[in-house]
Amino acid sequence: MEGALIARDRVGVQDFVLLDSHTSETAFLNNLRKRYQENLIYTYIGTLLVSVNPYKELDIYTVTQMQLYRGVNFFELPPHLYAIADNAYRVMCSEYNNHFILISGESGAGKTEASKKILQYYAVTCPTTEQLQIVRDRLLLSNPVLEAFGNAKTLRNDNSSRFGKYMDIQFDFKGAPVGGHILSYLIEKSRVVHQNHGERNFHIFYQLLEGGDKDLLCWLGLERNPQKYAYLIQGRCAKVFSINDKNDWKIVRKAFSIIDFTEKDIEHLFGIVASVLHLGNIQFEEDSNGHAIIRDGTQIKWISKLLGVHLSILQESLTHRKIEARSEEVLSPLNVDLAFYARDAVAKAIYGRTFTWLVNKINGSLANKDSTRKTVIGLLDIYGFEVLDTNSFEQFCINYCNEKLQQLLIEMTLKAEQEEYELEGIEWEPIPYFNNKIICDLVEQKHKGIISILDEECLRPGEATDLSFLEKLEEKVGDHAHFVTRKLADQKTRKSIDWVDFRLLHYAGEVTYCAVGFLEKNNDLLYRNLKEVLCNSKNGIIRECFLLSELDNRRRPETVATQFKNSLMSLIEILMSKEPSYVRCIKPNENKEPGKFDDYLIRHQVKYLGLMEHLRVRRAGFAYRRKYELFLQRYKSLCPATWPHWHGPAAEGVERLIKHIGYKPEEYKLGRTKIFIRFPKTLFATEDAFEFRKHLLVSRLQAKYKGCLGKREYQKKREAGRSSGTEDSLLQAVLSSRSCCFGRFLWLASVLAWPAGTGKGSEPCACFFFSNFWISFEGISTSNLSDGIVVIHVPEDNKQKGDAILQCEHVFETVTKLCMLANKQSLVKVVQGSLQFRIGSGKEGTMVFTVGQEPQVFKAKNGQLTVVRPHPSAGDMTRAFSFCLTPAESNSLLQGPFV
Ligand SMILES: Nc1ncnc2c1ncn2[C@@H]1O[C@H](COP(=O)(O)OP(=O)(O)OP(=O)(O)O)[C@@H](O)[C@H]1O
Repeated sequence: MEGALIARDRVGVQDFVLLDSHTSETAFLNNLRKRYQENLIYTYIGTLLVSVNPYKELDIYTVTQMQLYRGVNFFELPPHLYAIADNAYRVMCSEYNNHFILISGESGAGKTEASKKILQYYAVTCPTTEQLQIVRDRLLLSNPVLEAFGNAKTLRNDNSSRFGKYMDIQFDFKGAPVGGHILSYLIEKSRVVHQNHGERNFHIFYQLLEGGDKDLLCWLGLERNPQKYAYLIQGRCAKVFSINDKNDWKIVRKAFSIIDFTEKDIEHLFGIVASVLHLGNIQFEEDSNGHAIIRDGTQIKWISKLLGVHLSILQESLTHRKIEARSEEVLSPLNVDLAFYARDAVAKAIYGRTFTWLVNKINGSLANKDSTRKTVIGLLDIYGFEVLDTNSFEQFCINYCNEKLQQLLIEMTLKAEQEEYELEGIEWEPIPYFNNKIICDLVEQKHKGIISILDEECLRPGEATDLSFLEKLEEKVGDHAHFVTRKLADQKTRKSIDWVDFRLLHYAGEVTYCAVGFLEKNNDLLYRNLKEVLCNSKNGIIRECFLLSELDNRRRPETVATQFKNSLMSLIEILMSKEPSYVRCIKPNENKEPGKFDDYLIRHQVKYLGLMEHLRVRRAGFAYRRKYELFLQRYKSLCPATWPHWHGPAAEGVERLIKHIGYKPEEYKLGRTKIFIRFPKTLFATEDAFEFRKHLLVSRLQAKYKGCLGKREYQKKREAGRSSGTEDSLLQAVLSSRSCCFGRFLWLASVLAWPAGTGKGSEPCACFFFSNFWISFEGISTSNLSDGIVVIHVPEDNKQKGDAILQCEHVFETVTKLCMLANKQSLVKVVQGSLQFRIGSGKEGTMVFTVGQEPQVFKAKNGQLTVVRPHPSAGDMTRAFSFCLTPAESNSLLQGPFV
């Protein structure tokens, strides 16, 4: 937020809670647009992150950026995914509790990319050991495997996840990632046999055909050309340039070996993938009795070989159905339509179950066998609210899932707000908000909800159809305020609803569902004899999948919707027991075009992502809240009574301060540990005053420092016999060769060094480390390097001058603040954020300086810093300055929550 305050005039507000007209959707959109056009894709609503897909590579995901966000106070730096990830991680480490980050948004909004970036952030920034590297690699490589089998090119996204994913990353007590666990939701099996125009089947089919070597394809009985396979040509999708199947195949193959798949597993897995392709090419024709027979035996032979089932039994099971007649089982021949239906049902079933097997297999390799307690951060990358031209059973499930998550978000945000106000002893007026529980109940209530009614129709004896289901709905939930059908609608609405449709009034808006296919998709039936054949398969994966489900089914077959409902319930339970963070992803346009901000499309998403509602809840009480210590630290220079030091309790200091500035009673409330400010304008005014004051103070410090320099120069000249030597000239060289902002940066370091000194015996010391050499600053002897060196890392110069200046400005700001705030607490955050360091006792110490991922170790011996193990990539990247603090000061710093 502090950063946000400074930047507010340049690129809107970095936190929507600071919007003056926080109830205006237009103001919200304007702010989002303004920032997006400057490539600022992230904006907060309190601690929720709104992300707009840039559709282009931005230079904001580098290792340097990761280091920058590492350990920094959430509001110190501009909004970023890394800030969300880091915040969850730090709270988890310090409070030893569990967290989740919920990433939602519509297809193509950037959820999967966001979750991958968070995972990478943890992989790079968390401590790890050689032993744990394998866990890290497995966590990272589980993604390409799941994407190969679970993602596909759709019209909206070239790499669309066709399943919901929740991934727990487990950490040990040191904060190192030691394991993981994945839950998957509702894989879109129907894609295996049918794709809409312009879409593709799951990536793995194309990867295998493009990337698999000749011998493998020959063994699987496959040809390289995807056009030869009926299941791959339904969408008539032209070449997709953003997809490189050959390359992706290599990654997937490599991932298999890291994730511990045996050669047998891989053989069976590809046997299944190939079998699906062969199944799609099976054609049926009618015999003289009107029964289905297989037209050409080639495909079925391959399937029989790859799945390890007897050819004649397989043939029979695809053309017959086992039925019970008077306690006897007889095989009844299928007609051609039913045979095609049975064929597609097998293809969907084996693919769907193999996907579940895959997830379990990955889980086995991610599992941490050690029984010590672990904390977790869960990443939930789940389909957003979906409204298509024709909405079917899948959209119904997806939108129901979003209703549940919206309920969770509102409840948890409200709960958190309420708890905070109660904890702080602040008067709390309950916030009126739309509770979507009524819609969740409509869908999920036992006996009365839509899912129960659907199940009843699926399981009851007699002729149930999609239309009879619709009639049951009208009968049982017809009077519900959020349900309507053509029959129940008024004259005006009736026109837009078909006879086979029903409409739900979701929290995010109306969605009309076509009931056709609901029963079939919910039943997801596979003829019993087909199941039996697969249970006896010699392909280990297939046998495992079908045997297991057979065991399950002996209890009572669960319909797809009920399975989904139950898995959602347990997901919500998992989430409720954790601390939440939210990322809401927005898709800026339908054409995947960088820089294009489609107002209409975005307004719609703002609505159904519940962003205005969330903002309203966050702003219902107070726009801003801060701990007294932090507030005082930042603004104490604005009141003579608190500047430069306030010796009493921080709460009293704040009270004095705001009285002096002239806050009106209606503008704020004082809680037990925090100040609550109602309106953004109050805060902005304070911030403006602070900016003004800061510059005043800096020039004073500058003047004072220049005076000191002059004095020293004079003393030096007097001691003509002694030369200041190489060090001085080096400094001069550096000062003159660097840009002016770098000079300023040096200057600031020395300003900081100055107040830290405690007299002649332990003069302040500043030493600078550039590239591969370090210099000590004039008059300051290296021999008095005492305990407590603070190092501030200047992030990597990315060769763009603008960026370099920004970076230096960041240091400048931090350091200036430090300088003014004698209270060194604020230093902790800054230091911690930029790099890790440790200081030994006395003059013999070790300092670990992190550059990139590898620590570089310096030894201080007799005050001399020596690089013990230079990092190969040190070079120009390594720029830091350090200055000396008294032991007491450094102790107080070290007490902070260092990672
Ligand atoms: N932060 C980002 N930077 C650059 N490009 C991005 C970013 N986020 C998303 N994209 C682009 O948008 C595409 C779609 O993103 P992603 O696959 O994450 O969407 P999604 O929300 O997961 O969609 P779905 O629900 O269909 O899986 C990516 O393939 C990538 O090209």
